[in-house]
Amino acid sequence: MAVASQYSDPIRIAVIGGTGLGSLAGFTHVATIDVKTPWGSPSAPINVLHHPSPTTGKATPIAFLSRHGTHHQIAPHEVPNRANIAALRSLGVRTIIAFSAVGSLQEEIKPRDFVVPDQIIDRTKGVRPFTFFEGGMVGHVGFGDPFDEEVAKVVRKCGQSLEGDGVRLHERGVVVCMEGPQFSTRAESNLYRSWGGSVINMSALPEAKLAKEAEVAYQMICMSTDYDCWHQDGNDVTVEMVMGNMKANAENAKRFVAAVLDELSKEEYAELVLAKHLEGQMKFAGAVTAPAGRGEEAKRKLQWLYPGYFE
Ligand SMILES: CSC[C@H]1O[C@H](OP(=O)(O)O)[C@H](O)[C@@H]1O
Ligand SMILES: Nc1ncnc2[nH]cnc12
Repeated sequence: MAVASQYSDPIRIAVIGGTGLGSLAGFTHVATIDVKTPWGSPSAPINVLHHPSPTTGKATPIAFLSRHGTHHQIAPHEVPNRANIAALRSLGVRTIIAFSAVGSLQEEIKPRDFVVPDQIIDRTKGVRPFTFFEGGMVGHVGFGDPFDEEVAKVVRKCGQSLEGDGVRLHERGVVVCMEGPQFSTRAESNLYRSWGGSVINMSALPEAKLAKEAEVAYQMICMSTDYDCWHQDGNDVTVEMVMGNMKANAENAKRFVAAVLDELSKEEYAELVLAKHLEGQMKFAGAVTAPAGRGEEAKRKLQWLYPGYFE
């Protein structure tokens, strides 16, 4: 059946799928939207899925975006993060559940375990565009807590309910986000361990920074696929290892994400998914530049992203 190319109601919840999670089964696909933003096109067209709320039965729309593109043709340093986050915000999204395949930096986080991280260490190299505020519009947003603690509580509760049923959960953790696309050296891997890193990936940043600027509550769910290259077992990470573990545990990953969507679709979270606690923060954090000094092009782009903020 052909699906629509537009969706008129605001969509509040999105899933960004990562390596091995290119789609979500068990939902009704109602639209595929090609969004164009002032920062270009997102990684892929955005699929709108309908999910019946477990309490009211009413369909909750979910936006699904594949981070690396429909065919996993976009490398981590090429992901159009600004377009991705801007496109989702423009559809009304205020809560993002982002999925990521990660290497484990700690013995107790075994391959196929899940981690709900609460911190990030930035090891990207400044080659990825990482802010909406530039070119004559200066803005500074707080990033002490890169993830949304209220959304994280819901995610942890869902993970706990699946524990013992194939899911092993680590309720907190520090993600080291490296540049890639090459994996780390052994010296780097050991350094990150000494810094207290729990897991490592190539995609938490600038995704989380841009979500924060876009006033979107953002939480990542990580699935461990390997022990990177620090472990004594000598099995250094390979793409086959990552893909093999993702594939073997895909059902659990999908069940986990579906459980989170079930929960967030409940009436009691209607306020939370609107991220009211973040609404309006950029009006002030992004108003450092006096009107006389504002770049026209930058202002035009930000007016698209935050209608009414910078008139
Ligand atoms: C294919 S291994 C490295 C690749 O896997 C992770 O992707 P994602 O975070 O999108 O699940 C990691 O960040 C790297 O991009
Ligand atoms: N070891 C690793 N390093 C970086 N990103 C990863 N994604 C999955 N495993 C990884």
